[in-house]
Formats: sequence, structure tokens, C-alpha cells
Amino acid sequence: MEELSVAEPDMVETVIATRALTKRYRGGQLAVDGLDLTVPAGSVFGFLGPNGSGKTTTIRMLMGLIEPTSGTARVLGRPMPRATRAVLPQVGALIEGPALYGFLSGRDNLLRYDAADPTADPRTRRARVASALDRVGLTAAAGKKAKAYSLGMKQRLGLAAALLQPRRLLVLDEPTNGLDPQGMREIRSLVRELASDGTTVFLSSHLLDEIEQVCTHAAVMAQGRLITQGVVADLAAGARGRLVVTTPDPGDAARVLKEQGVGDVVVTETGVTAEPPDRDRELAELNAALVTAGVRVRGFGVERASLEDAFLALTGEGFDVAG
Ligand SMILES: Nc1ncnc2c1ncn2[C@@H]1O[C@H](COP(=O)(O)OP(=O)(O)OP(=O)(O)O)[C@@H](O)[C@H]1O
Repeated sequence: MEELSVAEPDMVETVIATRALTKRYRGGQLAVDGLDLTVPAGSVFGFLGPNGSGKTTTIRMLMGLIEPTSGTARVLGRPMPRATRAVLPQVGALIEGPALYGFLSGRDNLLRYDAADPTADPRTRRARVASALDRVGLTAAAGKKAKAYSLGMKQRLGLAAALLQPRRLLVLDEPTNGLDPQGMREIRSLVRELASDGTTVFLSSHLLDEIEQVCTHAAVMAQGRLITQGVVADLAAGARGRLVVTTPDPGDAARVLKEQGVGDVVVTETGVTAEPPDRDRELAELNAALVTAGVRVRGFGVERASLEDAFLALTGEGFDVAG
């Protein structure tokens, strides 16, 4: 019996933990290669990687949908896929778009979904559905047929289905994929809101700026392997940022910076960028050197590194966004 119980909430500080998790598909494709993932409780964890980097395969292993070839995965403290039946009721998942009945209204879709859950009390069903609709902002559109919903509304309805029961973990696979900018904003702010009550959210994305905007933590994947993971701000800080000089005299500016020993000087449309110096004092000296040499400096400063810079620094290649 012990086997089927899920560890108490305060015992689980790591909501997802994998060790050397590996998946090789039958065709021989190594989709996930020795993955060690640690998702802390309460985080909004971004699982980032270009298309084909192994994100969906990992999520499917975490949800007990497919067996790993080797390695282990624990979700809410329990081994997957062995404890799938005990774990899944506490996990809300939105994977590969929600399965909806187009001819039913949004509300009726949720009523049906709730009725399919043997643990859901039918007497409180309508209240549960109303509150889930409210949380995702679909109350006004609840009576409309789902086929008339926009993609963003369908995603929100899928989220509402995931929220019918209290969840300790939400797993969202590319939740903003295919949405227009407005739809993306809505889903992002919804994710923030869901996380603010302490629910751990694990979301995959191939969009760096999305991860920077909504996530506290992130893991970066490339070709089935983990490149880095940690607090988003720390990951970005690991990259050094760029010295940016705005000037109508880029040639002179580049020459002066090189004379001063600055590395990786690149002429751009609006001026010059380069490796930033290690200390602020040197920054002031560089600025002075430019001015003394007669370079017309219109802007001078170090631009904060983004997660994209960190990714570039780690992989030495561009973040190939195919989707
Ligand atoms: N059922 C399968 N059989 C064989 N190979 C597969 C299967 N599913 C995925 N793959 C391969 O495994 C690799 C990882 O795919 P996966 O879908 O996990 O990546 P992803 O990061 O989720 O990408 P996307 O965002 O495109 O879904 C890819 O090379 C893919 O072609």
C-alpha cells in the first residue's frame, strides 16, 4: 500500500528529479541522453531547447507515457512510470494541445472531463467547472461551442481542465505554440498567476524570451543533452553581456577599442560592440579614450546578458528556432 501513496508535500522539495534519464527510440534515435534534471518545488521551470532537442520525449517519460531506455525519473518523490497511478492525479498536464469536443460548449467539455474522473464528486461538479472557467478567464465564453474558440481560448480551456482538481504540479508542453502575440501574453500571465499560489509549473518552450519572461528556473537542452540548468537570472549572468558603443564613427571607435586591448570588437550598423572590461574603472577609461581620440560617442554602456547570450556562450551556436 505504501507504494501507492504519494510523499507528503513538505517532504518533496524537488518536484521532478531525473538521473541519467535516457531514451533511445526503436529506430535507434537517441532522443534523450543521460539527463539529470532537478525541478525545485514552487518554481516556474522552463524546459528550453530547439525543436527536436528531446523536450517532448522527456515530458512523456515524466508522465509515465513511455518507458525510459535507462536511468530514473521521480515525480513528486515517486518513481515513474511505476507510480504513475498515484502521481498523475496530482499533476495537471497540457500536452500536445487539449482534446476537445468541438460540438460541445467550453463548459460542457469541462463537465464531461470532470465526469470522467472517478474521484470527482458529482454534487460539486458545476461549482468546480465554474471556478476553473473563472481562473482561466473563460466565464463569458463558457456557453460557446469549443470549435468557435480561438487557439488561445482552446489552450485556456485545456488549462481549465488541468485545474479542475487541486494540483501540485502543472506540466505544459509548448503552451503558447501557434498563438498570436496577444494569446501568448494571456497564457503567460495565466502561468504566472497559477504559479503565484505555490503550484510548481514545468513548461517547455523553444522561445528564449518566453522563458526569461515567465520562468524562475530553466534547463537548456540541445540534441538530447542537458547543457545547463538553474535560476534564470544566474544563467543569464553567467554570460558576460556586451559593451555597446553608439557612434557615427564606428571605424575609429573599433580602432581605439582594439588599441586599448578590448576583445571581440564588432562593427554594427549603429556603432561598435565588444567584450566588456572586467572592472567599471576600465569602462570609464575606455570611454575617455574614445572621446580623446575624437570619436563622437552617442551611447556607451554594457548591455545585460540575456539567456540567449548564455545559450550562445554555452553551445557556441545559434538558437535555431524552427517553430
Ligand atoms: N516516436 C518516435 N520514434 C522515433 N524517433 C522519435 C520519436 N519521437 C521523437 N523522435 C525523435 O527524437 C528526437 C527528440 O524529439 P522530441 O519530440 O522529444 O523533441 P522536442 O524537443 O520535443 O521537439 P519538438 O519541439 O519539435 O517536439 C527527435 O530527433 C525526434 O525526431
